[in-house]
This record gives sequence, structure tokens and C-alpha cells, in this order.
Amino acid sequence: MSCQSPIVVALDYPTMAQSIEMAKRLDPKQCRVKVGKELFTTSGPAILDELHKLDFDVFLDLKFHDIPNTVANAVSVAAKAGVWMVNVHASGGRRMMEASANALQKLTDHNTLLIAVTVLTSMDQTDLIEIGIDATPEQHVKRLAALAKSSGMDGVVCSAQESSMLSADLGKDFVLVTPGIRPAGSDQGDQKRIMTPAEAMAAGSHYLVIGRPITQAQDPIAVLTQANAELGVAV
Ligand SMILES: O=C(O)c1cc(=O)[nH]c(=O)n1[C@@H]1O[C@H](COP(=O)(O)O)[C@@H](O)[C@H]1O
Repeated sequence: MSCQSPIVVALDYPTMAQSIEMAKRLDPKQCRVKVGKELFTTSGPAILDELHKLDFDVFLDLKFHDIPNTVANAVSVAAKAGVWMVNVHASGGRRMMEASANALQKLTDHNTLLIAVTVLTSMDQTDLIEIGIDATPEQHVKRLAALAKSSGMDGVVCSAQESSMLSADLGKDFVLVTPGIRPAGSDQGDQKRIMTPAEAMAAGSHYLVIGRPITQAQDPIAVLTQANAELGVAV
């Protein structure tokens, strides 16, 4: 499916039935979809097959963070399941990321994007200090993104507030996936480092992950259509 939109809808639902109901209302030409920890824990890998049957590109967001062997094998299984994108935590370190990239290279038939999470968009300076990181979110994102690139990742998850910096530092081909996207007027919720869809694209983001502003809206399709229109996406 060739999707013209950079928007990835986070299907954060407690049941497979609810996520499929939403997926059936969405058009795979207007967005991609993301399966995260809540949905995967309730549905298991069957959800990937169901979403692929509906023709969606699927981002499997399980943020793997473990020893290199375990993460490399998990990433391999995800690629064999045909997901479009999978992620690991950059904080797992170089050997973990290199093992994952090598595991994907050994697969003959896959084109799964391998992405590393830098600093979660729900975190700010105070959160970093509490976990012993004496750097601003921007500095830490910059350090982890450079490590991710040199460890063979295709891109990173960061906030759109860091997109222009990373685009300048690491090149326009290094994929920037940005959650914490809030269309004007929507609730910030637990996100700290946010931007609107248009601001994020102007800053150099490649993909915009949007969950609650779409899934909890009275009219989710209207919010998605409006966001695509604002981005000038012809769908
Ligand atoms: O990897 C992610 O997708 C992710 C990384 C990050 O730093 N922040 C972040 O919010 N996410 C995910 O992006 C989605 C954002 O959802 P909303 O805040 O509802 O738009 C959630 O599914 C999060 O799990």
C-alpha cells in the first residue's frame, strides 16, 4: 500500500475488536497504523495479520530494550511478520542496536525500518535528572541519535522539537519518527515535548505519530482528514 500521508495513527486500545473497528474506518491511503504495548499485549501477533489484511503499513512499537541477543531475535521475528517499522530503545546501547541491525540484514526478504527511541516525548529535564542524566532532553536526544545512526539504525523516535537539529546533524535521509503531535486545540495529556502536525513537518519530521487526538475524538476521521489537509497531503 502506498500511503501519501506521514501520519501514523496509534491504535492504543484495550481490545482487538476496538482497534479493528477503528482500522476499518480508516483508509490505508490516508494513514499508517501503530500497534503498541497495550494492543499487542491483549491481541498478540494476530493483530498484525488482521491489519495487514486491511492493507495497512504497521509500525510495531514494542520499544525493545534487553540484551543484544534477545532484542536481535525479537526484531527478526517482527520483520518476518512483515511489519513496516519496528523500534528498540537507543539506551540499550551500541551492541544491542548493531546486533538488531545485523539480524535484519541476514534476512533475505524484508524491508522493515529499524528505529531507535531516544528520549520519550513524555519526559522533560526533571525526569532526566531523576534517572541520573545530567543533560537537557535536546542534548541527550542528540547523543543517542548519533549513536543510533552509527549503530546501523534507519532512524529514531524523538520529539518534533528536536527534528530540525537532527535533520541538520544526521542528514535528511535519517528517518525521524515524532510522537507528541498535538493538532491545535487538542489536549496535551501526558506528553511534554509537543508540536502541531504542520510545525513537525516543517521541522523535518518524516512520520507523525498521533494517538488520542484522533482515537478519542468525537469524529476521528474528521480530525485525520483535517490534519492531512493542513499538511497538503493529496489523499
Ligand atoms: O515509540 C513511540 O511510538 C512513542 C515514543 C515516544 O517517545 N512517545 C510516544 O508517545 N510514543 C507513542 O506514541 C503514541 C502517542 O500517543 P498520543 O499521546 O495519544 O498521541 C503512544 O502510543 C506512545 O506509546
